[in-house]
Amino acid sequence: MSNNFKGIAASNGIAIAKAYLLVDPDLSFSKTTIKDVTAEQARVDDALKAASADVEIIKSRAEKNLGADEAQVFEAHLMVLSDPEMSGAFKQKIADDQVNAEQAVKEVTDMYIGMFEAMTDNAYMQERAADIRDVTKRILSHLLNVALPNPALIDEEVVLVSKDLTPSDTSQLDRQFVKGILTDLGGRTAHASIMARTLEIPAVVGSEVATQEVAAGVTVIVDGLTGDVIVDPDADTLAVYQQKAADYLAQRAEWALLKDQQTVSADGKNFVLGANIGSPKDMDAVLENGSEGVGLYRTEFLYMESDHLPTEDEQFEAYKAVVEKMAGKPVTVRTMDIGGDKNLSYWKLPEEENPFLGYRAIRISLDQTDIFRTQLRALLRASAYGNLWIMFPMIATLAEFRSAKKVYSEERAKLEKAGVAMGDIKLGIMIEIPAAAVLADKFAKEVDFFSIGTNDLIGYTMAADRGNDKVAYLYQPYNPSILRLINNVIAAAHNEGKFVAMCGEMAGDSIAVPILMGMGLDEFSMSAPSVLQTRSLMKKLNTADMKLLAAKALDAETNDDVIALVKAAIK
Ligand SMILES: C=C(OP(=O)(O)O)C(=O)O
Ligand SMILES: [Mg+2]
Repeated sequence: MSNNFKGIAASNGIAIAKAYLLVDPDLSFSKTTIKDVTAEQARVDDALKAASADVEIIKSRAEKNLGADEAQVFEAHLMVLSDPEMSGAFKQKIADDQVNAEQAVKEVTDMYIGMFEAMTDNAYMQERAADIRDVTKRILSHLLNVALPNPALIDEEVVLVSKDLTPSDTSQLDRQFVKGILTDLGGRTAHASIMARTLEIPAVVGSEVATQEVAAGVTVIVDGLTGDVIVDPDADTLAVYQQKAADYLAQRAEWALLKDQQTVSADGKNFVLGANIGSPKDMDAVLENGSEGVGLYRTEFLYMESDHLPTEDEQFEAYKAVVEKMAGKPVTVRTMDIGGDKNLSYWKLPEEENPFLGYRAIRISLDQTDIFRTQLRALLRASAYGNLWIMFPMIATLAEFRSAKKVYSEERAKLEKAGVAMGDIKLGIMIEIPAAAVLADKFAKEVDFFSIGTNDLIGYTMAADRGNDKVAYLYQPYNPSILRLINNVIAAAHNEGKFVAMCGEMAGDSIAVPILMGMGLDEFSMSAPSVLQTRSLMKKLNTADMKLLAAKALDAETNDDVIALVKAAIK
């Protein structure tokens, strides 16, 4: 009996493959008293050996897929596993307390983790604590004889099924094998969903039941266009979806013909279509999809994919690679937006009740100015190699922008004095906090440009967590309240002759795009695979008609009313 269900369509396309369950296994055990100390100690040796063998495989896959730098963390895991002090402590514990190996491993590793985590101002020790935590799970899985899944161990085509995916899980996925993603939790604008779109992996998130309904190894269809999930399909259903998958690919091939064209409306008005990236690795997709700029480079992924705070030179190389690849087209780099759902394994931020309303993004940068200055210097140096713009995330007040600009100007002056070559940099802000959207007229006098971050702007305006499927109904991009804020921002920018972009997911949304054209948005920046579809849509639309549509939408009452207006206008 197949159990079909629906979730939130989060990344276009159709995947048909066997399910790979990425769920944390039960690693619980009881403490027992043992008699044969030597036999118990031998179990520890076996588990350590088996765990090392796993990590070797994960490390070599990571090297192949992600590069040597990102595989370094596994080198650290191997060092923990072969550390004689650690294995000696396990064995000593077994002998001293006559306890089972599981108990000894748990107690000893808890002790180390606690000790390292207590050194809150030592990033290196925080990293070691994270390494030991990971490695402990693997040792226990071998002692308890349960499989510990890891995305890097996947070596056949699968649909990945999990409760939730963190951005760092998603960044490890290999497109060659992971054909689809299916989760219990999450929303369309959660970072894992955004990354799935960038990787062009069809995804359905927030299904609530995926990990209960789908057994490992069973064939599953993930329809990322509609949110439908079909478990163990019969031959007829399979044939229907194989056809749908082929139709979708044919549609993409048609859009691909627009790759080298400009983005022009039916009445000849030009717009810029940019792409959002998280790493220089995403640049191939940016170029393949004919993007006219990078509208958002989320630099926090550079910090998240490293096992240490990236140095100035490491950052410089990454930024330089991106601006060079764009060959003079604009690249808007956002300074790091750590916090919320984006965490660093090696630098534990304080536990907070509301991390999305807490210590994150520019708030951290203005507090830990050394880290901020390092990033700004790397950006300033990279600006000599192309057309680089900088923007600050999560700006709520003018004072924050002024402080950030002051730090930037100080670093610029120092480099100038040292004779370092730099380009002309435009300095802007993300508009993703309602306070800044409302006060856009004042900000517009001081910034060079705005980029509207609708993912957060919608969340903060509706007081609905963008990653929580339980409140997904409140996540309403076309609610007239949101449209009015956006219109206010665009009008305020244009009043001061400033450029205004949008880099939230709404910029690539086919219902929103006609309205945004009507409001006069200058740049639309989105996941690279959405660029050509959006160009195709915009070519068919007339800006004068879209102006009228935008006026009606701004005067509408509900999200659904706006959807109906757009559908009637563009048919
Ligand atoms: C683009 C945005 O930033 P992020 O998705 O990285 O929070 C946004 O909030 O819309
Ligand atoms: Mg944001």
